[in-house]
Amino acid sequence: MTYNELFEQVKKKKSFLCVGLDSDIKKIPQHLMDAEDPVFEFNKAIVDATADVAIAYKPNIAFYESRGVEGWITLEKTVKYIKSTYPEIFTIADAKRGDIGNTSEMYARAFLETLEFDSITVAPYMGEDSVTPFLKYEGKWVILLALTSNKGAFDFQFFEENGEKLYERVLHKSQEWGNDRNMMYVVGATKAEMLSGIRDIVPNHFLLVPGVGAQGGSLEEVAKYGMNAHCGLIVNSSRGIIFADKTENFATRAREEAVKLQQQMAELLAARGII
Ligand SMILES: O=c1ccn([C@@H]2O[C@H](COP(=O)(O)O)[C@@H](O)[C@H]2O)c(=O)[nH]1
Repeated sequence: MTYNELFEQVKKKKSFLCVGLDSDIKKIPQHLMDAEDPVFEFNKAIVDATADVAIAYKPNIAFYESRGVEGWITLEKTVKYIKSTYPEIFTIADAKRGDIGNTSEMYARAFLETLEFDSITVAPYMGEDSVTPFLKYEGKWVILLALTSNKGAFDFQFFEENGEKLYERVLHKSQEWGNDRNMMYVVGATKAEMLSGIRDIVPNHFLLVPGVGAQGGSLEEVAKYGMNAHCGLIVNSSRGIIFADKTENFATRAREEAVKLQQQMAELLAARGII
């Protein structure tokens, strides 16, 4: 998917919402548990209920690979369903991979070729040769971890040398490998106030912003500090949407939560003159 296709979707749906498919089998509504593949039925219902207000879906791979072969089958069916039913929607494999070059090549093949995701989250810690194999796929995206939403982000990411923090170094250095047409960055909504400094370094890149919803990040603050003229944001909420209700009403309630966020997003996009 291209940058322009992504931006067109933002304008058409008046949304920059990503729904996170962190589909923990232990939290799936009981009535689905008799199905052959309960997690797939759950994902399908969530996707059908939210596809008109979401521009992206982000299955977090941990919730699938933890279930072994069955989980991988669910994951494959889910991404195939999204791509065949809603081909305009951006898919993110939240896998946080990265290894020595030949191993990264295999991770890239697994998620971008075999599973046909549009993008994958990648950890930058092992440097250039661990990241560039993911950039060899035309039309696909690397989403590099920059400043994460969790408390542990303070352990390393704020380490400073010569006036540059580690996450700033990631932003600067990685621009030698990719550009705003094939690379995005993860920045946690819980650290929204850092977004204006981040925009000074990467004014045009899309940012994937998790941490709104269950982690308490503020959508208004994310937009205030992080939105650019092309929106430049993909804001994720997982548990706050998909587990809003664990009864037979789960898809309707998921939709309500997604629409709430989309309506706030539409106001923020309008205030910025983007729509
Ligand atoms: O810094 C990061 C990077 C990734 N994530 C992932 O996003 C979702 C957030 O889920 P919620 O339920 O909306 O909190 C989840 O898959 C994380 O692994 C993140 O939260 N922060």
